[in-house]
Amino acid sequence: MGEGPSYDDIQRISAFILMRTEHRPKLGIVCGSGLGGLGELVEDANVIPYNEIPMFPASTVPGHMGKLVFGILKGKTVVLMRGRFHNYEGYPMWKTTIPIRVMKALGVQTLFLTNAAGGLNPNFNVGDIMIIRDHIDLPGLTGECVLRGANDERFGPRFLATVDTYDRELSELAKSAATELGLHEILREGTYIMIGGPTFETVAESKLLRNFGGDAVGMSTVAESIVGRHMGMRVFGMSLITDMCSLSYDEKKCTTHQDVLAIGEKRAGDLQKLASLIVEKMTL
Ligand SMILES: O=P(O)(O)O[C@H]1O[C@H](CO)[C@@H](O)[C@H]1O
Ligand SMILES: Nc1nc2[nH]cnc2c(=O)[nH]1
Repeated sequence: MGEGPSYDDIQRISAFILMRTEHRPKLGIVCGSGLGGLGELVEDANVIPYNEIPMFPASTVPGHMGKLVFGILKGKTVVLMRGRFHNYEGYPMWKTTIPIRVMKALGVQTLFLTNAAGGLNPNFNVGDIMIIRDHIDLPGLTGECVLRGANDERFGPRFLATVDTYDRELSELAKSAATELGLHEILREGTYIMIGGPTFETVAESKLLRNFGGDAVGMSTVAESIVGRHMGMRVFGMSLITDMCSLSYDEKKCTTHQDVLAIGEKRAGDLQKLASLIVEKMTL
């Protein structure tokens, strides 16, 4: 393979998976760092570990189990990724999104992305949930867009419009679900900015990212959204704010991945309730 998975490879991976499960999902969910607990709510589950799937990368990050879970969530047939791939793990950007391409080949039309992210907007608090209204593809802006390389029109167009990346209708639905659960006070909406990682930001970098217009920062999601839209999927995304980025040298804090996972665990209940209700309300 050159830059980008070949169309035939994706069909082959999909055919392998279709032999391992009778579920035919229309909704794909990606669980962020420490947010995989949603997988426990999936009924009639068929679990396929990534290491059994041909050509699939391996999950190397704690908090990402490395399993595809097929089954029923709130009456909807879903495929859920317990563990995503990141560029900083050493995978080229295109490789991190192989599962999204495979989901489309399986019949998935709606993509529900979650992540753990650092808060850049000073009005945010740890534990808030941010609906992703828009993103900034920092790797893309500097030449590492996930769609770089030969384009196969069977996936999607060479030049992709991205002004409508995040589905407005699904965002509104998420807001009404949050209100119904009494979570509206911790619900935010904003711009997610992707950095390459694995370093967390310096104070100067956080200031820069904030000045760029970012409300939250993380090391994932954007490539998945772009690839989803490239193939015509509806995309919805939400971030759990697991820590606040330091915007001044007086409040310099050292974020660790353990902090990120700990907040994920602490907020898992609300996040799962919200995600479940959104799924229940979705028309697929
Ligand atoms: O984006 P997810 O996968 O939720 O993970 C986030 O948490 C990790 C850092 O703690 C980074 O991988 C960052 O992107
Ligand atoms: N500051 C910061 N916090 C995070 N929490 C999860 N991911 C990130 C990140 O990339 N940066």
